[in-house]
Amino acid sequence: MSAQASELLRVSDLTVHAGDTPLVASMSFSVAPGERVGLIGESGSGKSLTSLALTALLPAGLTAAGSVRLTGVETVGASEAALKPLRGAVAAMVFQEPLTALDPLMRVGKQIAEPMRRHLGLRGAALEAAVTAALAEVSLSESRLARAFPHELSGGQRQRVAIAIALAAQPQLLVADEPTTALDVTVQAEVLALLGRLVVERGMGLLFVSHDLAVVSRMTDRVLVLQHGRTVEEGAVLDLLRAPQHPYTAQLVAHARALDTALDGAGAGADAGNAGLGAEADSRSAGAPRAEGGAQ
Ligand SMILES: Nc1ncnc2c1ncn2[C@@H]1O[C@H](COP(=O)(O)OP(=O)(O)OP(=O)(O)O)[C@@H](O)[C@H]1O
Repeated sequence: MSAQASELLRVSDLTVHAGDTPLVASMSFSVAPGERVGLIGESGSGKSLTSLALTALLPAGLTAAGSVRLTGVETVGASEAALKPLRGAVAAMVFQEPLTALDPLMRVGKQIAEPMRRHLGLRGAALEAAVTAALAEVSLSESRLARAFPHELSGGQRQRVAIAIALAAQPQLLVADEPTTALDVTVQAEVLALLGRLVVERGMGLLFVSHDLAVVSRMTDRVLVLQHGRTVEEGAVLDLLRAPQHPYTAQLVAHARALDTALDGAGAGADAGNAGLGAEADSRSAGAPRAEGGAQ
């Protein structure tokens, strides 16, 4: 087995085009098992297309070239039959808007059960118990919730269900694309704390996509900074915060620090994040409170 096959994700020279127009250019990075990597960049920088390309989920009309290997298996140009066992079971996705991931006409318990049945072969009482456990794991332990339809849940509850569905087949890599952007600030903090905990508990690799440096620095250890479809800087979160090399990264750090200071001034300073923007002085995070309460 090659060295590459033991890696969870290796992206080499990935490009995404719409016709002749390049949207993502020469992206290369890897995620090791259990590693947490961030993709950060402004709107339109290519973050979502990069994440969608990993499991060949690009919208019609866009084409990917280069190489993406998931546990050694190439996904660029792969057949649907080859992709099926990878999607959900090796790499699963959580999107910004939970409603896009949920079937409005299906009870949420059934939606969580489906990947468990398909990928894990669970049936009957074992399946029912696994669904209950999956809901409890995302802090949705009220028994009525398994029988609820998505529209009967709050936004925070829906994103928790989407996370439970993504985790249902025990993926090795979770790709979370702006998973809390659509939620209000308190719920956002709770869902981030939940995601962070689950990733660590399960030893999953994480590719966390966001435009928000404060959030990315809290959730990941290593970050790629994207601008106009290209990686302009890559490095450990702390190094990037302390000494950004690229002007765009410096701008992101300055902006996040300004927000941090404003929040501190307003008495809303947060406690220690895993990296924090005031890394050289202290370990504050930029206003992302770490509270994790009950379901919202
Ligand atoms: N289906 C498509 N056809 C043509 N161009 C597209 C398509 N989808 C996205 N693009 C373009 O590709 C570029 C990258 O888009 P992408 O969605 O990856 O950006 P992003 O960094 O995720 O932005 P955001 O944070 O706003 O989601 C943008 O310029 C976008 O307009």
